[in-house]
Amino acid sequence: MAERIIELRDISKSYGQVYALGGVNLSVDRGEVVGLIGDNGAGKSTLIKILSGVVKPTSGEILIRGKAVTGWSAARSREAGIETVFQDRALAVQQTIVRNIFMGRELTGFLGWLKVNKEIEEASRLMREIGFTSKVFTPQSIVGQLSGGERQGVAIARAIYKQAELIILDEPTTALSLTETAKVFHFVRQVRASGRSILFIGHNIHHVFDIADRFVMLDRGKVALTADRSEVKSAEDLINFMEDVAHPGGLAGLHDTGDAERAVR
Ligand SMILES: Nc1ncnc2c1ncn2[C@@H]1O[C@H](COP(=O)(O)OP(=O)(O)OP(=O)(O)O)[C@@H](O)[C@H]1O
Repeated sequence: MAERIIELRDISKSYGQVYALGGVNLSVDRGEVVGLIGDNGAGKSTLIKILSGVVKPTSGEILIRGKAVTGWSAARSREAGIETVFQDRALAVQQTIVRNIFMGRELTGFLGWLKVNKEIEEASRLMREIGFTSKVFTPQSIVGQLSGGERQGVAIARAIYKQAELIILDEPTTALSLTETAKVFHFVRQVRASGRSILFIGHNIHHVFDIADRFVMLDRGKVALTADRSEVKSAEDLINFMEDVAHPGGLAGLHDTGDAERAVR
């Protein structure tokens, strides 16, 4: 059985009167791509913030590799090998790929000299590891010249350099073309093949369906569905389920009870 990298048990988070999450259970195993889906306001961002330790849950338990953790924080999350690649990717576009990968954690030697060649070598290795092979770009290329998908690759390579075991990708394919999305999927598959795990958050259910091994759907702060890839036939199944959860009974149901009439008033 695959090692359980992280497990959230009965996690709740409230902001004053607002319940962002209520009793969420979520786990990610080694080498697994978990797709996290849900409508606006479902609680996805709150869950990411809890996983990355920047927001503390109001209640619930966090287990890392089977052991309950106390004093969960951003530092603990990093120690546990959890890295988040945010939607804006937080890359310095006027800098080179290598500078972006090592930013804040430069390889230095005696008297603090930067080990430039060593960094270039290591950046090449990381890029190869995630399948970022290019005849055009080298570690010394400027990030601003890269496409959207390739920039995701740089952010993923940086996460791996930081020893990530679980990489959280927050909307990695939003606003990307089909070709660029395919590049991101290629990186994700390489990361999975290396035995690391991915939590893939996406608004586009088709994208999540294509890449995830398991799906977790949030609805108004609760897990509405958790299903293996083999249990879901198509992205449409997921979309239909999501619509049913949001509007139980659909419009037909509303008509039956006369609610539709009241709703339009
Ligand atoms: N800092 C905060 N203070 C008060 N309420 C918050 C805060 N952060 C989130 N919420 C509320 O918690 C609920 C869940 O929000 P969250 O941002 O986690 O959802 P989401 O699924 O990420 O949505 P989106 O896809 O729109 O980003 C929402 O009702 C939101 O208004």
